[in-house]
Amino acid sequence: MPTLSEVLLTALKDHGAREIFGIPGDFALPFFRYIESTGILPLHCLSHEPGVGFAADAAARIHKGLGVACVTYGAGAFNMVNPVAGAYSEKSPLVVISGAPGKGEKGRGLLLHHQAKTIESQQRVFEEITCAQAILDDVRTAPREIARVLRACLDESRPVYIEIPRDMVAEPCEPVQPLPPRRGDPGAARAAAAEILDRLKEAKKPALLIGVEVRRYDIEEEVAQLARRLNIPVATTFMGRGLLAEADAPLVGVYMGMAGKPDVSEIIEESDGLLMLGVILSDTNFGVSGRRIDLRHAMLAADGEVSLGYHKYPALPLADVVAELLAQAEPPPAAEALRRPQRQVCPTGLDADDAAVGPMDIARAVNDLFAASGPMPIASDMGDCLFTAMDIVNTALVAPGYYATMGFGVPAGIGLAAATGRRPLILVGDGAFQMTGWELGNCLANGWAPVVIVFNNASWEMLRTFQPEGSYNNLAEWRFADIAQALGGCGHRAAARRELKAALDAAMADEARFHLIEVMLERGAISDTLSRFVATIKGSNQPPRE
Ligand SMILES: Cc1ncc(Cc2csc(CCOP(=O)(O)OP(=O)(O)O)c2C)c(N)n1
Ligand SMILES: [Mg+2]
Repeated sequence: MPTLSEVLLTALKDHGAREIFGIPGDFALPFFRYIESTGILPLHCLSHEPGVGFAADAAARIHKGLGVACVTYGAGAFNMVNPVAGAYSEKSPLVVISGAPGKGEKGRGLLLHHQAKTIESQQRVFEEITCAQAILDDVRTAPREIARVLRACLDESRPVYIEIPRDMVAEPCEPVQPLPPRRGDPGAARAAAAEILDRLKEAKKPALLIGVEVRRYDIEEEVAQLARRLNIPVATTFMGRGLLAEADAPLVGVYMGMAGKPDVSEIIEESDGLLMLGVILSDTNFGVSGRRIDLRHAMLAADGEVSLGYHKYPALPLADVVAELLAQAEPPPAAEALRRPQRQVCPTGLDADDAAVGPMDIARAVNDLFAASGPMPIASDMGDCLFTAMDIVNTALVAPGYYATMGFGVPAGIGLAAATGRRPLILVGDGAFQMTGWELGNCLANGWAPVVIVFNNASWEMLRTFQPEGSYNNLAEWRFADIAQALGGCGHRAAARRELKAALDAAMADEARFHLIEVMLERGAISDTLSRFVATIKGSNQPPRE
């Protein structure tokens, strides 16, 4: 009979996990030994648990399946609370596995190292940022508990928490019987789809807005097909940027309200029949709306339900709704075949001259690079690098667009490299690099070779745009290019556009190691999108006029 460890590892793989990111500790060493000795899933150890969480989250997003982060009890797991909270907010199916004290250790009357208030404190903290939890302290219930929690992770596309006491790892245990995916009531799906289609037919200016759940539930192609069938323009939310990148769909661009392209905002905000699929109603997706979108008239299928006006269809998975819409939607009359709306035109043609580099030059240089050698998957951190990415051609992108944590970029790029075997492009500010950029030191030993662009404005520039007077937004001049070699990569410093082009060419010519391109930016030089975003937020945060 297999051990509990083998049963858990096999179940993770059977539910779609492809690798594990982790850092061991004495409460987790016995389980790590099984990870390595069984080889059921490859193990990638990183240097700091926030990086483990971000890398596993990014792997989940690009796999459209489970990401796995394995850590020790206490100091390890608590170190990972922020990345797991971000995965919860952004609906990423991340499995957190934590080692734990053995059953016999709890009752000895001693306070255990790594414990906080009580031995159960960690479980309580993770209950707040996961959708399901299991403590594997009984092999009679462990298979059912593992099946329940992994099914919840996939159905809800949210993190889950599994704790495995260190004296349980070798216990004989029955294999896990996976549970079937959650399905909605077919009658309810039919009724909801019919009502949505009726409303779209009555609308003069119907439009489709899609969000991250379309990727999380792997229905991009179905949604592209639906957009073509409905013959209506489709935009993505800020968080949904990159969706339909390779699909044939009437995609008009990213909706960002007054911070985005006016023609896209008009299509969404003027619509009298807005259908939102898989959209998170967050401030970063809608906080900059020029006009409040009248949600009473909008239709929303997300978070396992459909809401229209004042009524809801509960327990209706998004995939079921889209399938039913496709089943009922008639193709448009040929004459009405939608003139494919102009896709967003991204800037190209960098002047490789001695002029100082600005954020828009970085977008231009990357677009030129992708045009010449094909798109790369992008991991972006929070900061103006993410707003700059809005002017980079549509490609697979993982970024904390809603939860907005710093530190995501470099570890997420490592997660993409490990999960896909492809070379990612990482966009990161100097402030965020100071948090988790060191994880690049793990690249050479693992054969990862990301191209990293550090937006070095020696500043927490996003904060300065909101509060120029704060001197604490001035950062010291770290010489990131010089650090690269010590970490096993190659560093370039680019102040002029000519140097940026040369650095990108050199990076693309060498796939043996990571290349870090430190772009020296003037303080105050920000992307077009960030400047619109700040102007909008400042405008909307003005105290109401008396
Ligand atoms: C973990 C965490 N702690 C603080 C903050 C708050 C913040 C949001 S943006 C920002 C400055 C980012 O500086 P960086 O140099 O990376 O990028 P740029 O603005 O383009 O210069 C901070 C400190 C967040 N979001 N996450
Ligand atoms: Mg900065």
